[in-house]
Amino acid sequence: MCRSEGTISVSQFSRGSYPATRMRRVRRHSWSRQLVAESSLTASDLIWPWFVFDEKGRVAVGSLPGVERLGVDQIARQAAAACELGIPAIAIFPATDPKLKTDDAREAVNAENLVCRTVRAIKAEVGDSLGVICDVALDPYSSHGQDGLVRDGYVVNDETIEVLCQQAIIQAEAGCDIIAPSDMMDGRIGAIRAALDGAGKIDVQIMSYAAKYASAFYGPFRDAVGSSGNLAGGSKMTYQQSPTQSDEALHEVALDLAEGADSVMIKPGMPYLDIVHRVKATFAVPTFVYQVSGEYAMLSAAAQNGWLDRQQVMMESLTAFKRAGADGILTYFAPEAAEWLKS
Ligand SMILES: NCc1[nH]cc(CCC(=O)O)c1CC(=O)O
Ligand SMILES: [Mg+2]
Repeated sequence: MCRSEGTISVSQFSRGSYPATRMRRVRRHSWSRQLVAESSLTASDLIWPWFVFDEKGRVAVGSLPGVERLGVDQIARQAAAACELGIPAIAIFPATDPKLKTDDAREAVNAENLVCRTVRAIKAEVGDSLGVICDVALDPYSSHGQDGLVRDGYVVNDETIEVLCQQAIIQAEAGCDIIAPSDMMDGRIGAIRAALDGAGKIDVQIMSYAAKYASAFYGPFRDAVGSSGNLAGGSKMTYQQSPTQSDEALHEVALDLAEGADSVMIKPGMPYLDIVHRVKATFAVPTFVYQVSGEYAMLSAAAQNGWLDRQQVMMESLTAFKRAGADGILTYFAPEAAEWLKS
């Protein structure tokens, strides 16, 4: 405490109560903020979701500004772009021709379906430079838009799993590196692991959508794959988790890891950061998060209105996932964020 002569001024008097610790010191300059940064985002944290359709060219997805459905002729170029951006993996979602959608979703197990052809086209272009992730679930192929087979109005578990196993095998045989079951049937990870191993695909990974919530944030995705009309207001609450649940997510993850999942996913992202954090803290396994279509749509729409700064909310939201504990992020912002990180 330094003393000085003269009358006591307000500033001298109050000096002793100034903070000894000034949190603002390290925030003052950019170099210092960078030095103390606990989380960082790089292009290698990103997974880029693609929508494919069985035509030529590209078509914009109305509810996902900046996102396009890709024709088969666009795949090679897009794969090269992903490599160029330093994005390690992409995830494929098909907008199946409505004529091919049936009650039993049989197109899901057609080895010549759009997804399998896309995987082959990617692998022919870039080989193992780019990881390819394929969703396992029946909703892009079913006339009812549900992820599983429907019997008497109920999505049946075990019968669905048999189809999912076939779907996983044809995708792996097409060259898929990571099978990502997003269907939320009980026991499907163990069954798919056994099916893959039985088909000699012992090195194909499983990224389980382990904690997937019944969310209204999936709306634009269902437009993009063309399943919203099929679902016709139907709900997925009998298999996806209720937003009220937190401990239950840990139970789901524990089961999927015990059944052989290599990594787990939490979905959606921003409204479920608490789940990302709990899962990573509890299990310490590769943990991914899906910033889903509705999250992208709302940030994009606000930016289009001039209400939010697009680049800043993009980077802030992605950094928040890293801070919560995610090892990687599936996001429609992937190419834009990777581009931004380069500059
Ligand atoms: N199995 C379907 C599936 N896989 C990924 C998404 C949503 C992704 C997004 O909203 O971006 C969904 C939608 C759903 O469960 O209805
Ligand atoms: Mg489960």
